[in-house]
Amino acid sequence: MIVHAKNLQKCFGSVTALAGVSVKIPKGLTLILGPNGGGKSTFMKLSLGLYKPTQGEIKLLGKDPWKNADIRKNIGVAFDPPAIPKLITGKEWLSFLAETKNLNVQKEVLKVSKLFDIGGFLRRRIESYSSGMFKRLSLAQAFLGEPEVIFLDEPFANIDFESIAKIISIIAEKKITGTDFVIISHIWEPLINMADYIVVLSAGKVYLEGRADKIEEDIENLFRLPNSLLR
Ligand SMILES: Nc1ncnc2c1ncn2[C@@H]1O[C@H](COP(=O)(O)OP(=O)(O)OP(=O)(O)O)[C@@H](O)[C@H]1O
Repeated sequence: MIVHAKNLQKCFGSVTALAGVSVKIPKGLTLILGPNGGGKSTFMKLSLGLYKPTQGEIKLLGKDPWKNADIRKNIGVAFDPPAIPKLITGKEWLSFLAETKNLNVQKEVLKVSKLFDIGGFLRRRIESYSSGMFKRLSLAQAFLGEPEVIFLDEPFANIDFESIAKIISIIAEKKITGTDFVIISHIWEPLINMADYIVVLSAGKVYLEGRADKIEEDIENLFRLPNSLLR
């Protein structure tokens, strides 16, 4: 089990972001879908131990992530919007993260920069990056050190079609070699065939969840763009 939440609640002042979520995210690739403000990013941050639940329980790889920050060493994360300082270079940022994870810095930074084809601008200050370059750097950080589980929040935001195809193939390749993924994405179609499990969060509750092969049709009915918008 990657994440196990029991009656998970999270409030920010008077705003209830999660209103009692119970869900078991199995190994494999899980998609988290749902409307804006549904609680997806909050759920991801609770899973990673970056927020403390207001009530209820959450476990990441069997441990309370709030009390066991160490488990994050085995986890890769890309936030959306990317949470990255802008006045340093991409190389400095990736090297810093690799150091905090006790990795072989040079080797691992080179590996992810090749994987995401970002070597050409890694020595530039991040503030000079286009939004697509910035996003690719943030995705690269999640793959540093080949973590056991990778969480991606909106991996295709600000990404052109060619790079979307490349990112999908990277995810597919890593999935085959045993990496587990938890992916939040409004652009879900390209990932649906790779998904093992799907959770739909809406208004802070689980609206629908299940094995992808069982609920794929429901997902298509829920989220496919209406024909009137495509004309
Ligand atoms: N740090 C915060 N402080 C206050 N309110 C927050 C905070 N983070 C999230 N919220 C609120 O919690 C609710 C859920 O937000 P969240 O970002 O988890 O939704 P989401 O499903 O990821 O949305 P989107 O698809 O728009 O990214 C929203 O009403 C949001 O305004």
